[in-house]
Amino acid sequence: MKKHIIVITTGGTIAMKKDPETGGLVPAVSGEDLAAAVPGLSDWADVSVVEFSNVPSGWMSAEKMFDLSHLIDKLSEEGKADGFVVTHGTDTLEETAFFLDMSLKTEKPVCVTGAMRGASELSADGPENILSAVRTAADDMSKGMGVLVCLQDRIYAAKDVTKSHTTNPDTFRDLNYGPLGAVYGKEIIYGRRPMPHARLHPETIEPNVWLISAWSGMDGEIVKCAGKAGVKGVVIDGLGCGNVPPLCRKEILALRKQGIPVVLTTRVPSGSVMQEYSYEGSALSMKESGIILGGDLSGWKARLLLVLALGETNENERLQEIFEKM
Ligand SMILES: NC(=O)C[C@H](N)C(=O)O
Repeated sequence: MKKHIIVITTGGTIAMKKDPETGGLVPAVSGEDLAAAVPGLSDWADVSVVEFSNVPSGWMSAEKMFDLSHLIDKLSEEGKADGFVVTHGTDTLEETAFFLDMSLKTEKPVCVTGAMRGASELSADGPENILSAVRTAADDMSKGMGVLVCLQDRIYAAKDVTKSHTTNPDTFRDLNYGPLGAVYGKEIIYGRRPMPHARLHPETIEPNVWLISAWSGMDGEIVKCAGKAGVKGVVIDGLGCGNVPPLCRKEILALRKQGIPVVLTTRVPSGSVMQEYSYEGSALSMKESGIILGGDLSGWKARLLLVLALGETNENERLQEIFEKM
């Protein structure tokens, strides 16, 4: 029997067309029209569409992701679908996919997709990506795989996928572990399962979390600003395997002393924070002073995890445990 898949549209280039006046892409395609433009979609699944928003993905926020997560769980509980596809702008697609992966209760397949070319452009990649995402969400093998991301016929784990090129349609990559699987001819083929990780279902979230990238010779001014601005958490995107320069180290530790949770990630696009060194400002030395290590999460994903986790607790040891389960 054909599966029922709900396509939830949020916006992004996939739903954009060229504005004849400016020559630039702008939101222009409704959710219904997006699905209607995919040839043969109904051969694979019964599809219905829910338009959540129609915005560039930089206009998404943790609050909107929280709403989207609740919407998917509500539709799932009502038994309205066997699986879900979310269409999204690619700039922050991996953030929303990760947030959903962390927060959803449903075990039904959820597959996020987007496009790098607008709906009016030559070789628009949106229709093919929607078709592949619907096929992925409708496949029994996708159950229990967590939130998936499917573009260019490759299927990725939301936690690990990242955008790697500003304009090329073949932009999504898992730089650490490779794809989970592929849409291959008439089949959906998985080569491995995603690694299990913590899920969080807080009643509320704390979006007032900053992400600060480190640079060589960085001083502590911007970190001080975060403290003065009343942030509830900070992620420092450190150097190499999670090291920070000496002047900002002092201010990071001062933030921690004020009771503000600080997570240390790496600005390097692959690999993980590692306790390789013990000099001042190294990941090992920071951990000894109560700084939470972000593992293999990118800074922006670690930020979202902290946004969610702070909805549950701001107790440093509990936050540390949550990050260790990733
Ligand atoms: N390809 C895209 O969707 C990029 C667009 N700027 C967005 O993220 O909304």
